[in-house]
Amino acid sequence: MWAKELTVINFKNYEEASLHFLPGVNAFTGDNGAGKTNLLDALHYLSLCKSYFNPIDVQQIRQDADFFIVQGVFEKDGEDDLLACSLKRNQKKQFKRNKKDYQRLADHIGAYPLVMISPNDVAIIVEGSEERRKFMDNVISQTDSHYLDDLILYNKYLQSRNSLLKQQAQHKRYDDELLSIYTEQLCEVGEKIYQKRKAFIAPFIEVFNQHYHYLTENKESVELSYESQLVQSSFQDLLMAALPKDRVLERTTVGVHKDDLAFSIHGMPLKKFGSQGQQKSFLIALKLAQYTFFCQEKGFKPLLLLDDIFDKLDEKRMRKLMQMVSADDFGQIFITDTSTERIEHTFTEIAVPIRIFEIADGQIMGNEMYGIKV
Ligand SMILES: Nc1ncnc2c1ncn2[C@@H]1O[C@H](COP(=O)(O)OP(=O)(O)OP(=O)(O)O)[C@@H](O)[C@H]1O
Repeated sequence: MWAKELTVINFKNYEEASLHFLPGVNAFTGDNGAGKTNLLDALHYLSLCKSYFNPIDVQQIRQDADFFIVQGVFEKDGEDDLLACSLKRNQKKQFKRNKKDYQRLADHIGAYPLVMISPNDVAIIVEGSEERRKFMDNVISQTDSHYLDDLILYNKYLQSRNSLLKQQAQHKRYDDELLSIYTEQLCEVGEKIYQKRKAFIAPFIEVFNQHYHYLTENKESVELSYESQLVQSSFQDLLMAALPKDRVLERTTVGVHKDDLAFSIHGMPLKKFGSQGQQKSFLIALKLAQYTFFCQEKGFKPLLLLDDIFDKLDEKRMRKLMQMVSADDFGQIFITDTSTERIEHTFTEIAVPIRIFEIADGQIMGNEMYGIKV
């Protein structure tokens, strides 16, 4: 699967632009704020029906315009598919595949998968557990459509249970029957989510370790582990034991909504003890593990989007990474960088053909092929 063409109209800082890609490596270069990342985000829209960076769709419409259109031709299983996402102000977002609406937008998720590696991902390390759960959920739900339904259901039951706990505490009246119905519903779907996360994480950690050690030449020891209260007891037992506390705090204090991923380097928390370059290497290995996981589950290669990847990586790690992603295990790749020369130099050195699109102020100034030694 690969993206052949992309057209953006009134999307962020683009009035109108059309690009034709290589099935291999493509790069967007230009100054800060030129619009390089915006093109990656347009591809993200076509894959996941939303922005990677900003959850508010209307803010992607170019200032002073009334709508945006992002359209792309993707080759999959030997066929060309036309994907189009558009939004008019004050209207619902539209998403079409081969000019037809989806019955459920969720049916599109995972059909044209991509993996984005961006500086924003540092939130996965430095922010709270919600970011890490979001990462894990995003990976699993792109390969298991029922998982997303389970998550939606879990959140609904959790909210109902929390509202009931609040109401009961305020009125000092306890309807144990209703609470036990909510608890049972939550339990059933929570256990399912836990089992899926547990089954996913073991092979994922193995692949993550391989990528990290390749990138850093085995110089550092890192650890990734899954933490869940459900490891020790069944969800039902946990909820029963926590009920007095839940009544006092007026919310559900145990469950898979408390799960986390723990990251460490040389036995210490990565957030506090990892350098910026080590954190970046960790994130890259995490995302490459996601990439490998998608390949294994889907039987084809997703797109790989590398935003500002060279920042904070030393020369050695950078070259290793480029060699790795240009090899046969990877498919189509998009890279952004402020320096055309750096990209040109790197890919000429490893003799990998690349198409570089030079960008300035939301316009494509030119595109050239490089990386072929003469
Ligand atoms: N809705 C919008 N309307 C107009 N311009 C927008 C809109 N949303 C974002 N922009 C502009 O897009 C530009 C940022 O583009 P982008 O993030 O793609 O830059 P970049 O080339 O990746 O830069 P950097 O090298 O700094 O990462 C900014 O100038 C921003 O003002």
